[in-house]
Amino acid sequence: MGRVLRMRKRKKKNPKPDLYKNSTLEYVELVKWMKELGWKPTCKLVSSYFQNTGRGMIAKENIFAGSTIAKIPYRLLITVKTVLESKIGWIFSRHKFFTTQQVLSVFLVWERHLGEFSTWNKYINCLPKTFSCPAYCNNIDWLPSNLKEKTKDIQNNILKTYHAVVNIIDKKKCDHCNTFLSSIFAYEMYSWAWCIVSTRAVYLCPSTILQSYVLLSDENNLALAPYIDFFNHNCCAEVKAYIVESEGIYQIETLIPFSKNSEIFINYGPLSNDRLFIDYGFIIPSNIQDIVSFSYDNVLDAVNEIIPSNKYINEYRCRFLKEKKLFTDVSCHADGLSWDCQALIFVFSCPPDVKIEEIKRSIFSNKFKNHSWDIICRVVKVIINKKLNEYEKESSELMIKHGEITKMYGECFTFVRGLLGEHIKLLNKCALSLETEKK
Ligand SMILES: C[S@@+](CC[C@H](N)C(=O)[O-])C[C@H]1O[C@@H](n2cnc3c(N)ncnc32)[C@H](O)[C@@H]1O
Repeated sequence: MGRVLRMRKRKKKNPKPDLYKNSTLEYVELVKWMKELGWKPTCKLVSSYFQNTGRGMIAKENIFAGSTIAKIPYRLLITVKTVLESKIGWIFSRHKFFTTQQVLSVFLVWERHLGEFSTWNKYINCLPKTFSCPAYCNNIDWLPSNLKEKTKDIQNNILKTYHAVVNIIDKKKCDHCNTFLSSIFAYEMYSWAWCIVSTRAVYLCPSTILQSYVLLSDENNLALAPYIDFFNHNCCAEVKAYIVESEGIYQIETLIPFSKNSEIFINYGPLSNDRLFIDYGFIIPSNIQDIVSFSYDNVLDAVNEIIPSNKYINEYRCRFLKEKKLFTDVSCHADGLSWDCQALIFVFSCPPDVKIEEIKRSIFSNKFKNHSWDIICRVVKVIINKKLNEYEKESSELMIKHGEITKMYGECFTFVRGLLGEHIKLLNKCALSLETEKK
């Protein structure tokens, strides 16, 4: 058999993955436009669809640790400065405070309205039209209570910042098409833009390029970075992202390798599934950063159940808890309890005659006597059992509402169910790890 025939036979046996064909026309156009503006790719990557993660980036060659996977010149970043220098920047010239997210959202609504007349058209065309984040749902009554509360806060914030913008545009018209700005800035458009910013913006260290002459009520550290916002998140990915002022670029380096034909991930931060779902609209099964949080009342009720005589904590203990901010991260993870959680339960469960100095010593050395550790574990088991019941109940309630909700919010619904399942899995693992730690 000749060499060519052998190669053809081998190709037939191991067909090249069809992955690259998945690049959408919008992505191809985006890259073309970026190249016209002087952007150069640093690695052979292309957009593709993945069964588990949706649209993302695939490696067309082996990528080594330390490789720069993207370099984006300043002029291709959308920052507060970009907005202020644009035609819609006048909105922010009033002596009022705005948030960075509000400024970027207004810009996106405006540029989307301009359509093919927008400089950013190729980028806008690539952006998703809908989201699985709970904040994008019109009806959130079906969400489990904890998620509902957090979502309501975000939606209130979107609404508040939206009204502030609408008050400024008042009865003005678009000088392009004479449409009233109030109909261009419809609430649906603004909440779409808001979700684009929360799911896609990158965090930049405030630096000279971000200097702006607008009153911001938060730090000016958000930017939309075309191309970089095609990378999906993985909790195991390790990256370094930073501005190189001398080159006028924002760049992102991978600290781990990726093999050819695999999805390239970046890391959005050490985010639990709750945070991933609320902010980005997805979860990661067996997420190594996952936690289940406990409230102050969860802890206090459980301590009272185990030690009914402990009805109060004295003033010194209260002050100590507040000073050390021991309510900040009261949670458990698959391998055990957070430090705050152990400390809080210990303070609550110590007999009244134990001096505060002794309590501090145990907490800061992270060494508890067997008896104390035993009580901490018993208290946590009570909390875990209550939480498990709560999640099981919420899960079955969700299934009752299944039909009507999936019709409206299919993807979001699937993630909520997945989230509850992940919480249940994590609590069971944590209970098991406490058993082993005790032995
Ligand atoms: C910065 S964008 C990443 C690119 C995006 N997938 C796209 O098609 O444009 C962030 C969004 O991607 C999705 N995403 C990111 N990482 C994911 C993952 N590991 N699994 C599922 N969806 C993910 C979520 O919808 C998230 O809001």
